[in-house]
Amino acid sequence: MNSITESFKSNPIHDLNNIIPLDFKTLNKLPDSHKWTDHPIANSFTVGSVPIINLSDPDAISLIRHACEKWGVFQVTNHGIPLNLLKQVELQTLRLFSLPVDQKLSALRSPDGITGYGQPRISTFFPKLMWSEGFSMMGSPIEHATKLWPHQQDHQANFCNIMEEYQKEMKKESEKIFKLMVESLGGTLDEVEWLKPTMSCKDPQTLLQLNSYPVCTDSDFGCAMGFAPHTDSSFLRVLYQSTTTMALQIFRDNIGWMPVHPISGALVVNVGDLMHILSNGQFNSVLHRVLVNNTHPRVSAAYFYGPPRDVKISPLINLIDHDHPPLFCPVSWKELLDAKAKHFNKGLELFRNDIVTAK
Ligand SMILES: O=C(O)CCC(=O)C(=O)O
Ligand SMILES: [Fe+2]
Repeated sequence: MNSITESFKSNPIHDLNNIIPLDFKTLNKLPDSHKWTDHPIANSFTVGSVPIINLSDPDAISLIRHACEKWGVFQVTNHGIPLNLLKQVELQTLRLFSLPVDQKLSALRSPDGITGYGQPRISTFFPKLMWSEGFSMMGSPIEHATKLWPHQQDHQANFCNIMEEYQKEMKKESEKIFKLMVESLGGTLDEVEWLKPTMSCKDPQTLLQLNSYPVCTDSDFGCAMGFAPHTDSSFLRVLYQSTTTMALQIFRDNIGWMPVHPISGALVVNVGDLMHILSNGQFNSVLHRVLVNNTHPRVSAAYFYGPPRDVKISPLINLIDHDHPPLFCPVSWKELLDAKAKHFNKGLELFRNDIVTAK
Protein backbone atom coordinates (compact mmCIF):
# COMPACT_ATOMS: atom_id res chain seq x y z
CA MET A 1 0.00 0.00 0.00
CA ASN A 2 1.40 3.44 -0.75
CA SER A 3 1.58 6.04 1.96
CA ILE A 4 -1.19 8.34 0.71
CA THR A 5 -3.62 5.41 0.71
CA GLU A 6 -2.37 4.34 4.12
CA SER A 7 -2.85 7.79 5.62
CA PHE A 8 -6.39 8.08 4.24
CA LYS A 9 -7.20 4.62 5.63
CA SER A 10 -6.20 5.63 9.11
CA ASN A 11 -8.08 8.96 8.91
CA PRO A 12 -11.54 8.05 7.56
CA ILE A 13 -14.25 10.66 6.96
CA HIS A 14 -17.19 9.98 9.26
CA ASP A 15 -19.88 12.17 7.76
CA LEU A 16 -21.08 11.18 4.26
CA ASN A 17 -22.16 14.82 3.74
CA ASN A 18 -18.46 15.53 3.41
CA ILE A 19 -18.07 12.96 0.64
CA ILE A 20 -21.25 13.05 -1.47
CA PRO A 21 -21.48 16.15 -3.66
CA LEU A 22 -24.83 17.85 -4.36
CA ASP A 23 -26.68 17.21 -7.59
CA PHE A 24 -25.71 20.68 -8.79
CA LYS A 25 -27.66 20.42 -12.06
CA THR A 26 -31.02 20.31 -10.25
CA LEU A 27 -30.32 23.35 -8.06
CA ASN A 28 -30.93 26.91 -8.95
CA LYS A 29 -30.64 28.19 -5.37
CA LEU A 30 -27.55 28.13 -3.24
CA PRO A 31 -28.50 26.00 -0.19
CA ASP A 32 -27.56 27.27 3.29
CA SER A 33 -25.17 24.35 3.63
CA HIS A 34 -23.12 25.94 0.82
CA LYS A 35 -23.44 29.64 1.74
CA TRP A 36 -20.16 30.87 3.14
CA THR A 37 -21.78 34.01 4.55
CA ASP A 38 -19.95 33.92 7.90
CA HIS A 39 -16.70 33.18 6.16
CA PRO A 40 -16.54 36.14 3.81
CA ILE A 41 -15.10 35.45 0.40
CA ALA A 42 -13.71 38.94 -0.04
CA ASN A 43 -12.93 39.04 -3.71
CA SER A 44 -9.97 41.26 -4.28
CA PHE A 45 -9.09 42.32 -7.77
CA THR A 46 -5.46 42.99 -7.04
CA VAL A 47 -3.51 43.78 -10.15
CA GLY A 48 -0.38 41.90 -11.14
CA SER A 49 0.00 38.34 -12.27
CA VAL A 50 1.92 35.27 -11.21
CA PRO A 51 5.20 34.71 -13.08
CA ILE A 52 5.02 32.96 -16.44
CA ILE A 53 8.15 30.92 -17.19
CA ASN A 54 9.09 29.60 -20.59
CA LEU A 55 10.90 26.36 -19.73
CA SER A 56 13.27 26.80 -22.67
CA ASP A 57 14.41 30.20 -21.40
CA PRO A 58 18.17 30.02 -20.61
CA ASP A 59 17.37 31.76 -17.30
CA ALA A 60 14.61 29.31 -16.37
CA ILE A 61 16.40 28.09 -13.23
CA SER A 62 16.84 31.52 -11.69
CA LEU A 63 13.31 32.51 -12.71
CA ILE A 64 11.99 29.39 -11.00
CA ARG A 65 13.89 30.17 -7.83
CA HIS A 66 12.58 33.71 -7.74
CA ALA A 67 9.00 32.55 -8.42
CA CYS A 68 9.13 29.85 -5.72
CA GLU A 69 10.56 32.24 -3.12
CA LYS A 70 8.35 35.22 -3.80
CA TRP A 71 5.16 33.57 -5.02
CA GLY A 72 5.14 29.82 -4.42
CA VAL A 73 3.45 29.49 -7.79
CA PHE A 74 4.22 30.07 -11.46
CA GLN A 75 2.82 29.17 -14.85
CA VAL A 76 4.93 27.23 -17.34
CA THR A 77 4.84 27.40 -21.10
CA ASN A 78 6.91 25.31 -23.52
CA HIS A 79 6.58 22.41 -21.11
CA GLY A 80 6.42 19.63 -23.65
CA ILE A 81 2.98 18.19 -22.79
CA PRO A 82 1.10 18.02 -26.11
CA LEU A 83 -1.76 20.51 -26.30
CA ASN A 84 -3.93 17.82 -27.79
CA LEU A 85 -3.49 15.64 -24.69
CA LEU A 86 -4.50 18.56 -22.44
CA LYS A 87 -7.63 19.08 -24.53
CA GLN A 88 -8.45 15.36 -24.36
CA VAL A 89 -8.11 15.40 -20.58
CA GLU A 90 -10.44 18.39 -20.42
CA LEU A 91 -13.02 16.67 -22.66
CA GLN A 92 -12.91 13.45 -20.66
CA THR A 93 -13.26 15.43 -17.43
CA LEU A 94 -16.32 17.27 -18.77
CA ARG A 95 -17.79 13.98 -19.95
CA LEU A 96 -17.29 12.36 -16.54
CA PHE A 97 -18.87 15.17 -14.54
CA SER A 98 -21.80 15.57 -16.93
CA LEU A 99 -22.96 12.02 -16.17
CA PRO A 100 -26.24 11.63 -14.24
CA VAL A 101 -25.68 11.82 -10.51
CA ASP A 102 -26.54 8.13 -9.88
CA GLN A 103 -23.91 7.03 -12.31
CA LYS A 104 -21.28 9.23 -10.67
CA LEU A 105 -22.29 7.96 -7.22
CA SER A 106 -21.62 4.39 -8.35
CA ALA A 107 -17.94 5.35 -8.27
CA LEU A 108 -18.17 7.15 -4.90
CA ARG A 109 -14.95 7.29 -2.88
CA SER A 110 -15.17 5.19 0.27
CA PRO A 111 -14.90 7.01 3.65
CA ASP A 112 -11.34 5.72 4.12
CA GLY A 113 -10.43 5.68 0.44
CA ILE A 114 -8.56 7.99 -1.84
CA THR A 115 -9.70 7.23 -5.38
CA GLY A 116 -13.11 7.75 -6.99
CA TYR A 117 -15.83 10.39 -7.06
CA GLY A 118 -16.54 12.80 -4.19
CA GLN A 119 -16.01 16.16 -2.55
CA PRO A 120 -12.54 17.52 -1.77
CA ARG A 121 -11.23 15.76 1.35
CA ILE A 122 -10.54 19.03 3.13
CA SER A 123 -14.31 19.54 3.37
CA THR A 124 -14.37 18.24 6.96
CA PHE A 125 -12.40 21.26 8.19
CA PHE A 126 -14.98 23.85 7.18
CA PRO A 127 -18.46 24.61 8.52
CA LYS A 128 -19.82 25.01 4.98
CA LEU A 129 -19.62 22.70 1.97
CA MET A 130 -17.92 23.46 -1.32
CA TRP A 131 -19.52 24.06 -4.70
CA SER A 132 -17.46 21.44 -6.52
CA GLU A 133 -17.04 17.75 -7.18
CA GLY A 134 -13.90 15.72 -7.76
CA PHE A 135 -12.59 12.43 -9.01
CA SER A 136 -9.18 11.10 -8.02
CA MET A 137 -7.03 8.28 -9.31
CA MET A 138 -3.62 6.72 -8.83
CA GLY A 139 -2.66 4.90 -12.01
CA SER A 140 -5.42 3.22 -13.99
CA PRO A 141 -8.97 4.36 -13.12
CA ILE A 142 -10.45 1.18 -14.65
CA GLU A 143 -12.05 0.00 -11.41
CA HIS A 144 -14.20 3.16 -11.38
CA ALA A 145 -14.61 3.52 -15.17
CA THR A 146 -16.42 0.17 -15.37
CA LYS A 147 -18.99 1.54 -12.90
CA LEU A 148 -19.29 4.96 -14.52
CA TRP A 149 -19.93 3.56 -18.01
CA PRO A 150 -21.15 0.01 -17.29
CA HIS A 151 -22.45 -0.60 -20.81
CA GLN A 152 -19.95 1.41 -22.82
CA GLN A 153 -16.62 -0.31 -23.00
CA ASP A 154 -15.36 2.17 -25.58
CA HIS A 155 -15.94 5.05 -23.08
CA GLN A 156 -14.21 3.11 -20.33
CA ALA A 157 -11.22 2.44 -22.55
CA ASN A 158 -11.00 6.01 -23.85
CA PHE A 159 -11.18 7.50 -20.38
CA CYS A 160 -8.58 5.11 -18.97
CA ASN A 161 -6.16 5.45 -21.90
CA ILE A 162 -6.17 9.23 -21.77
CA MET A 163 -5.85 9.40 -17.97
CA GLU A 164 -3.01 6.87 -17.95
CA GLU A 165 -1.18 8.68 -20.74
CA TYR A 166 -1.64 11.98 -18.89
CA GLN A 167 -0.24 10.57 -15.65
CA LYS A 168 2.78 9.18 -17.52
CA GLU A 169 3.48 12.58 -19.10
CA MET A 170 2.82 14.45 -15.85
CA LYS A 171 5.23 12.23 -13.93
CA LYS A 172 8.03 13.13 -16.35
CA GLU A 173 7.05 16.80 -16.31
CA SER A 174 6.89 16.96 -12.51
CA GLU A 175 10.25 15.22 -12.19
CA LYS A 176 11.77 17.73 -14.61
CA ILE A 177 10.36 20.69 -12.65
CA PHE A 178 11.32 19.12 -9.31
CA LYS A 179 14.94 18.75 -10.49
CA LEU A 180 14.99 22.37 -11.69
CA MET A 181 13.71 23.50 -8.29
CA VAL A 182 16.40 21.50 -6.43
CA GLU A 183 19.07 22.81 -8.79
CA SER A 184 17.84 26.37 -8.30
CA LEU A 185 18.43 25.92 -4.56
CA GLY A 186 22.02 24.87 -5.24
CA GLY A 187 21.22 21.32 -4.17
CA THR A 188 22.69 18.30 -5.90
CA LEU A 189 20.62 15.42 -7.13
CA ASP A 190 22.98 13.10 -5.19
CA GLU A 191 21.09 14.20 -2.14
CA VAL A 192 17.83 13.12 -3.65
CA GLU A 193 18.89 9.45 -3.65
CA TRP A 194 15.60 8.08 -4.89
CA LEU A 195 15.76 10.02 -8.16
CA LYS A 196 18.82 8.03 -9.27
CA PRO A 197 18.04 5.54 -12.04
CA THR A 198 19.47 2.70 -9.88
CA MET A 199 16.82 3.44 -7.26
CA SER A 200 13.90 3.01 -9.62
CA CYS A 201 12.30 0.60 -7.12
CA LYS A 202 11.66 3.74 -5.10
CA ASP A 203 9.05 5.40 -7.27
CA PRO A 204 7.69 8.84 -6.43
CA GLN A 205 4.09 8.71 -5.22
CA THR A 206 1.57 10.64 -7.25
CA LEU A 207 -2.13 11.41 -7.46
CA LEU A 208 -4.32 12.85 -10.22
CA GLN A 209 -7.37 14.79 -9.08
CA LEU A 210 -9.99 16.02 -11.58
CA ASN A 211 -12.15 18.91 -10.31
CA SER A 212 -15.41 20.34 -11.60
CA TYR A 213 -16.96 23.67 -10.55
CA PRO A 214 -20.51 23.85 -11.91
CA VAL A 215 -22.17 27.16 -12.71
CA CYS A 216 -24.00 28.67 -9.71
CA THR A 217 -26.96 30.72 -10.94
CA ASP A 218 -28.10 32.01 -7.51
CA SER A 219 -27.68 35.78 -7.19
CA ASP A 220 -25.63 34.93 -4.10
CA PHE A 221 -23.12 32.95 -6.16
CA GLY A 222 -20.40 35.12 -4.63
CA CYS A 223 -21.06 33.33 -1.30
CA ALA A 224 -20.20 29.93 -2.79
CA MET A 225 -16.72 28.49 -2.42
CA GLY A 226 -15.39 26.19 -5.14
CA PHE A 227 -12.35 24.96 -3.21
CA ALA A 228 -11.58 26.36 0.24
CA PRO A 229 -8.16 27.85 1.09
CA HIS A 230 -5.44 25.23 1.59
CA THR A 231 -1.85 24.41 0.77
CA ASP A 232 -0.92 21.20 -1.07
CA SER A 233 1.13 18.68 0.91
CA SER A 234 3.16 17.23 -2.01
CA PHE A 235 6.49 18.56 -3.32
CA LEU A 236 4.65 20.24 -6.12
CA ARG A 237 1.34 20.29 -7.92
CA VAL A 238 0.98 20.74 -11.67
CA LEU A 239 -2.46 22.02 -12.69
CA TYR A 240 -4.22 22.20 -16.01
CA GLN A 241 -7.20 24.59 -15.82
CA SER A 242 -9.85 25.26 -18.43
CA THR A 243 -9.74 28.77 -19.80
CA THR A 244 -13.46 29.42 -19.31
CA THR A 245 -13.23 31.44 -16.09
CA MET A 246 -10.81 33.20 -13.77
CA ALA A 247 -11.45 31.28 -10.59
CA LEU A 248 -8.18 30.09 -9.04
CA GLN A 249 -6.64 32.51 -6.56
CA ILE A 250 -3.48 32.56 -4.48
CA PHE A 251 -2.90 34.40 -1.22
CA ARG A 252 0.05 36.76 -0.86
CA ASP A 253 1.09 38.15 2.50
CA ASN A 254 0.37 41.87 2.84
CA ILE A 255 -1.46 41.87 -0.50
CA GLY A 256 -4.38 39.46 -0.29
CA TRP A 257 -6.01 37.14 -2.82
CA MET A 258 -4.80 37.36 -6.40
CA PRO A 259 -6.16 35.59 -9.48
CA VAL A 260 -4.17 33.07 -11.50
CA HIS A 261 -5.21 34.02 -15.03
CA PRO A 262 -5.87 31.02 -17.23
CA ILE A 263 -3.49 30.89 -20.18
CA SER A 264 -4.28 28.53 -23.00
CA GLY A 265 -1.90 25.57 -22.98
CA ALA A 266 0.01 26.71 -19.86
CA LEU A 267 0.31 24.68 -16.65
CA VAL A 268 0.20 26.14 -13.13
CA VAL A 269 2.91 24.85 -10.79
CA ASN A 270 2.43 25.22 -7.02
CA VAL A 271 5.09 24.75 -4.38
CA GLY A 272 3.74 22.25 -1.82
CA ASP A 273 4.55 21.72 1.88
CA LEU A 274 7.25 19.09 1.29
CA MET A 275 9.12 21.46 -1.05
CA HIS A 276 8.83 24.15 1.62
CA ILE A 277 10.58 21.70 3.99
CA LEU A 278 13.22 20.65 1.42
CA SER A 279 14.04 24.33 0.76
CA ASN A 280 14.36 24.97 4.51
CA GLY A 281 11.49 27.42 4.32
CA GLN A 282 12.89 29.39 1.37
CA PHE A 283 10.16 28.27 -1.02
CA ASN A 284 6.68 29.27 -0.11
CA SER A 285 3.97 26.59 -0.12
CA VAL A 286 1.24 28.77 -1.47
CA LEU A 287 -2.25 29.11 0.02
CA HIS A 288 -4.84 28.89 -2.76
CA ARG A 289 -8.60 28.65 -3.29
CA VAL A 290 -11.14 28.52 -6.12
CA LEU A 291 -14.20 30.77 -6.57
CA VAL A 292 -17.30 29.88 -8.59
CA ASN A 293 -18.95 31.59 -11.50
CA ASN A 294 -22.56 32.35 -12.46
CA THR A 295 -22.16 31.92 -16.19
CA HIS A 296 -19.32 29.51 -16.92
CA PRO A 297 -18.48 26.09 -15.50
CA ARG A 298 -14.84 25.22 -14.96
CA VAL A 299 -12.79 22.03 -14.78
CA SER A 300 -9.22 21.40 -13.72
CA ALA A 301 -6.79 18.50 -13.45
CA ALA A 302 -4.37 18.64 -10.51
CA TYR A 303 -1.37 16.29 -10.45
CA PHE A 304 0.41 15.86 -7.12
CA TYR A 305 4.03 14.71 -7.06
CA GLY A 306 5.65 13.53 -3.84
CA PRO A 307 8.45 11.33 -2.51
CA PRO A 308 8.44 7.52 -2.44
CA ARG A 309 6.97 5.69 0.51
CA ASP A 310 9.03 5.83 3.71
CA VAL A 311 11.47 8.42 2.38
CA LYS A 312 11.90 11.15 4.98
CA ILE A 313 12.27 14.68 3.68
CA SER A 314 14.50 17.18 5.42
CA PRO A 315 16.07 20.46 4.32
CA LEU A 316 18.81 20.21 1.65
CA ILE A 317 22.25 19.98 3.27
CA ASN A 318 23.72 22.86 1.28
CA LEU A 319 21.13 25.21 2.79
CA ILE A 320 22.13 24.38 6.35
CA ASP A 321 24.94 26.04 8.28
CA HIS A 322 25.54 27.59 11.68
CA ASP A 323 23.40 30.61 10.84
CA HIS A 324 20.73 28.60 9.05
CA PRO A 325 19.79 25.60 11.19
CA PRO A 326 17.26 23.12 9.78
CA LEU A 327 13.79 24.57 10.28
CA PHE A 328 12.14 21.14 10.04
CA CYS A 329 12.77 17.66 11.35
CA PRO A 330 12.73 14.77 8.82
CA VAL A 331 9.20 13.85 7.79
CA SER A 332 7.64 11.36 5.36
CA TRP A 333 4.66 12.24 3.17
CA LYS A 334 2.51 9.90 5.28
CA GLU A 335 3.50 11.62 8.53
CA LEU A 336 2.68 15.01 7.02
CA LEU A 337 -0.67 13.77 5.65
CA ASP A 338 -1.57 12.27 9.03
CA ALA A 339 -0.78 15.57 10.74
CA LYS A 340 -2.80 17.50 8.16
CA ALA A 341 -5.72 15.07 8.49
CA LYS A 342 -5.90 16.09 12.15
CA HIS A 343 -4.74 19.69 12.13
CA PHE A 344 -5.24 20.74 8.50
CA ASN A 345 -3.22 23.87 7.57
CA LYS A 346 -1.55 23.85 11.02
CA GLY A 347 -0.22 20.30 10.47
CA LEU A 348 3.05 21.45 8.93
CA GLU A 349 4.03 23.41 12.05
CA LEU A 350 4.23 20.19 14.07
CA PHE A 351 7.47 19.38 12.26
CA ARG A 352 9.11 22.76 12.78
CA ASN A 353 12.18 22.52 15.00
CA ASP A 354 11.83 26.05 16.39
CA ILE A 355 8.18 25.58 17.38
CA VAL A 356 8.78 22.08 18.82
CA THR A 357 11.77 23.36 20.80
CA ALA A 358 9.79 26.30 22.13
CA LYS A 359 7.07 24.00 23.49
O1 LIG B 1 -9.12 23.62 -9.39
C1 LIG B 1 -8.13 24.25 -9.04
O2 LIG B 1 -7.69 25.22 -9.66
C2 LIG B 1 -7.36 23.93 -7.78
C3 LIG B 1 -7.62 22.58 -7.22
C4 LIG B 1 -6.78 22.31 -6.03
O3 LIG B 1 -6.29 23.20 -5.39
C5 LIG B 1 -6.51 20.93 -5.61
O4 LIG B 1 -7.03 19.97 -6.24
O5 LIG B 1 -5.74 20.77 -4.63
FE1 LIG C 1 -4.70 22.50 -4.05
